[in-house]
Amino acid sequence: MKTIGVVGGGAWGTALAQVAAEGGETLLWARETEVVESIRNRHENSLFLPGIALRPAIAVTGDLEDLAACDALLVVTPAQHMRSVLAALPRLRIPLILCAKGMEEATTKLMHDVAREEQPESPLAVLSGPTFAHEVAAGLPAAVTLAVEDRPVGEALRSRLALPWFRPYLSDDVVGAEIGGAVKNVLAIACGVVEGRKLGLNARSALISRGFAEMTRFGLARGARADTLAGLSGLGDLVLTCSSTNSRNFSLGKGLGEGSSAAALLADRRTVAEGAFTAPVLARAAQDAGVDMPITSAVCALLSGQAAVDDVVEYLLSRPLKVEGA
Ligand SMILES: NC(=O)c1ccc[n+]([C@@H]2O[C@H](COP(=O)([O-])OP(=O)(O)OC[C@H]3O[C@@H](n4cnc5c(N)ncnc54)[C@H](O)[C@@H]3O)[C@@H](O)[C@H]2O)c1
Ligand SMILES: O=P(O)(O)OC[C@H](O)CO
Repeated sequence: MKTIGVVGGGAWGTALAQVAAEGGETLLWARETEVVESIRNRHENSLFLPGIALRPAIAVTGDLEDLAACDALLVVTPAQHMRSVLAALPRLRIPLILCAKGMEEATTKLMHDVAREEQPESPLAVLSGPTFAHEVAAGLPAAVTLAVEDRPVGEALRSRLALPWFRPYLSDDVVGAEIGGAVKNVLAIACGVVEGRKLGLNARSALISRGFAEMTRFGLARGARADTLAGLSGLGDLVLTCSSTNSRNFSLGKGLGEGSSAAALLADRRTVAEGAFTAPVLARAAQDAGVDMPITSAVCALLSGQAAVDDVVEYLLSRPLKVEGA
């Protein structure tokens, strides 16, 4: 696998291009002309990942057709744009590694279901885990789940992408890897609310734990494996994203907890807080699957402006006392 293409020049696509460029040729497609020019002329993505010197080996293009010559593609476009970007690519037969963390609004589908519909001849993989883009782009150590149904394809992708400081762990649980990444973004908004409302570290830890129970219930109902949900792409990413204002989702929740409206916090932002899109979709999917997800419901009520922070906290704290694990 010589040349890796990267679809999407946001922060995470750019960081993954850094990883791929260490192991060989890398071609990054960016949608914004200013990103293409910034990378081509200054080896920096000044819009989405400023201050990081990019490897000169990263080639950049604004033309999706150029990606057809690559041996595999990392697809790093936000979840709500995944379908349109995959549809705009030429028909491919190379592995697609899906890196977005979310569910499609119109259909409640996961990304690999969307990709299978738009690029039916490509083998699919999911790369997900606890990875802040700026840390990976700077070469700090990280580990991810690389979920691939076809083991030989997975091994080839792993050997092309693995570095001493970037460790992909192989899995065949594509559904589990995706559900962990999608659900943790919604839970991170809830943890941000706890931070913004100054409810304390005990409350945050309780929320992570009960949020993980929620993720597990939903994941198992959708066919995920428990060990995947407890791994890097599930619990690992949940802990990272619920612990730092480096997370866009956690920061969004913190703003809500401090009293700002979701509309004001989301207006005009160029970077993506996937949890804001995933929350209502996840609530619908949970209802369809008959799964109780009270924290997700609470986040939905806050984002839609239907409930105030204090009402949501009251709702969560007044639920019937339960048996743990039941
Ligand atoms: N940033 C991270 O640390 C990180 C880490 C792991 C996974 N992810 C996931 O990667 C995905 C991409 O996030 P990011 O952080 O790279 O994005 P970003 O917030 O840095 O940038 C926004 C991206 O959205 C794209 N975009 C905006 N409108 C679009 C449209 N109409 N069609 C296609 N693309 C459009 C932009 O081109 C840009 O690539 C998300 O699903 C995110 O959850 C991000
Ligand atoms: O900034 P966030 O909240 O999108 O989180 C980034 C990554 O998903 C963390 O693994």
